Amino acid sequence: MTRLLIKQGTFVTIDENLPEFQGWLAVENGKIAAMGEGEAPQEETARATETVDGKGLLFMPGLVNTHGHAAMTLLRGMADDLVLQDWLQNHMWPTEAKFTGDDVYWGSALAAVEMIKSGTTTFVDMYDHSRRVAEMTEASGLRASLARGVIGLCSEEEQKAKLEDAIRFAREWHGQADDRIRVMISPHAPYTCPPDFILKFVEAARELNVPLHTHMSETLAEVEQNVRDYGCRPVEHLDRLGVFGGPALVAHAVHLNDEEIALLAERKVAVSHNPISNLKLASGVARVPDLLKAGVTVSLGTDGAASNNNLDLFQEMTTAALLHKGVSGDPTAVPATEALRMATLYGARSIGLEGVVGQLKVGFKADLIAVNIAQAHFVPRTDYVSHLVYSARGSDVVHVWVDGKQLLRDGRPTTLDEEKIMAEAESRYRRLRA
Ligand SMILES: CSC[C@H]1O[C@@H](n2cnc3c(O)ncnc32)[C@H](O)[C@@H]1O
Ligand SMILES: [Zn+2]
Repeated sequence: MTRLLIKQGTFVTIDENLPEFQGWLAVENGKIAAMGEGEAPQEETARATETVDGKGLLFMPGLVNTHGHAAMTLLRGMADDLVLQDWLQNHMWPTEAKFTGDDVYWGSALAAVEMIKSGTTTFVDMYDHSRRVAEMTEASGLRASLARGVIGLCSEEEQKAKLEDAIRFAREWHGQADDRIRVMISPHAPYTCPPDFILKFVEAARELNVPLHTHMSETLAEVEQNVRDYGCRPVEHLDRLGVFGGPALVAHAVHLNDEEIALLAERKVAVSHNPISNLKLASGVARVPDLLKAGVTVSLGTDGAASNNNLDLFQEMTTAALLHKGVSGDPTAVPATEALRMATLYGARSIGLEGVVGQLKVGFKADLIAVNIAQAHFVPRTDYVSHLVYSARGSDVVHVWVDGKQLLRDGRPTTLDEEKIMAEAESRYRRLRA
């Protein structure tokens, strides 16, 4: 039995009972076994089979990225400065149509390297060839909620095949990789899946007892089109179809009115806020302070690397904290503590993992990261929550553990071959462009 002891570290727990302390933490059996302030007790030192010197390091829960398309790293920088529909229809979809399963594997592996190196320990992914994403997740050691994303702009026969594939994927992979992999059911969006098709996803999600995940109300054009096509806005549309009758996570939710915010709160729908993607695609600014005030669980996502253009959740935290101050004129709109919770605790809550990850507490999975605070931009030691949100970057992360297994040691991935993955991604992009 191995027992890891981290000693003489600074800990930010996201737990109100002991938010920040100088001390030690022990990991055994993939879980946080014990922790405390001050010097590690003699018996802890004696039991440890591995010790990490925590001096100059800040330990915190691993970050939870609640919306993305990992393999889109292969499309990074390929079509910038466009609005969503042009970007999707004329650039992303035509290139994605050429993706093989291997492309998805290596593109997702590139995303995994990037996420691990910047402190993300759990990610949500919606994509085609989801088995390959799952295989990569298993190999990487990351934790994930995965879905076979489905676009229903095709014949009924194709729709049926895609839905069956999504259900098969969910059955095959739920709970795999020592329960690090969970699954969701994912109709891509109300504008790409007709209502009778969405109904079938709802049925499947209930039967499988897994959450639904979809894009919703990302652009004004989408809302207007929904009104034209179905006589109501996307929130009412999805509600009528039963999407919100069980656990649901919606990405974006940028264009909402007061009634819609109240309904999302009432139905306990979780929202993945993707501020950088929304800014880059000029989609607008989500009403995050109002959502939070209404009691909606709002977490953070990067979306794919082609609309971001990286997978650094620290930058997402900074952006969320700054953006909503700027547009509201209220400096307390999204305080640093709330931005940090959105990237950790609320992320876990939004995918059914509250009480499992997202906080440093005894009994929780040992999904944690170490940030190098022995650097100029973490000085003076005024307030580490402030520093993590307003000053830190993903590149400050030096160690990462998931399920107690170290995935990043001194800035280097332990489970993935970074050089090979970068070379594969580069050559695959060249082929896709040819
Ligand atoms: C069916 S697999 C997922 C699908 O989603 C596309 N996508 C990536 N980013 C966005 C976004 O911001 N809004 C809507 N759809 C998006 C991606 O290209 C895949 O085709
Ligand atoms: Zn997306």
